[in-house]
Amino acid sequence: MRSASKNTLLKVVILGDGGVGKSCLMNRFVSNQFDEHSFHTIGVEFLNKDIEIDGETYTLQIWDTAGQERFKSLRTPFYRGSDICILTYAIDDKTSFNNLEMWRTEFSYYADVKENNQIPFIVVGNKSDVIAEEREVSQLEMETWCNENGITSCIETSAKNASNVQEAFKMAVQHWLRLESRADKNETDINDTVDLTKKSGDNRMSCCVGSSDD
Ligand SMILES: Nc1nc2c(ncn2[C@@H]2O[C@H](COP(=O)(O)OP(=O)(O)OP(=O)(O)O)[C@@H](O)[C@H]2O)c(=O)[nH]1
Repeated sequence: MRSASKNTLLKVVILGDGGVGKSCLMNRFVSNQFDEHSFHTIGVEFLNKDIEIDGETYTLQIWDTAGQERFKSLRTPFYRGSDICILTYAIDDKTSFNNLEMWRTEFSYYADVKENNQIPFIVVGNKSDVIAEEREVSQLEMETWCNENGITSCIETSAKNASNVQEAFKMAVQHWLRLESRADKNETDINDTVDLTKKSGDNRMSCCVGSSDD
């Protein structure tokens, strides 16, 4: 277990179909810039950015991955050791939404995650600035998918107009903190469990097991 001390370094991976706006989200968050003509990412790129939550500073090491299928072998080696996975789609692209399951499966496999609830997944529906006629995924559909898939954090963002971008990364860290404190509690519970099968050599337990072996 890692304690959330000052300057905790968290590895954050952003996944999703090509063109949903992963690079733009990272650049909006890190540099507050937006590129209307952003190029496809080849492999992976990463940037660091500090974020402060409840008086603690967290350094996010954000890995922006290439969403195109042909770059799969270049991006998957970087999933291992991730603390947070951001599953991204574009609200004007239903296919990218339908592919969230594929992205989660790919991440879990290559990051070697045993159970999906071990790692904080958050879902981000980007391009919330598009006009209503272009929207292909409703907020309700996003929330329903998350409920059905045990994901408790989701948010719509716009890298273009900077809507909810800071909030999305903050939400991701808060989700990580919740899982960490749950892991912490489980660890304490395990350590507090009295092992009634223990016999000799453990003075504390001798009164409970009734007789000693000697
Ligand atoms: N309207 C709108 N366009 C966006 C937004 N975010 C990104 N875009 C545009 O979408 C296109 C793709 O953005 P990228 O950030 O390169 O997408 P990506 O997911 O990193 O793509 P890959 O690198 O191929 O995986 C670019 O033309 C961006 O300008 C947004 O919030 N709103």
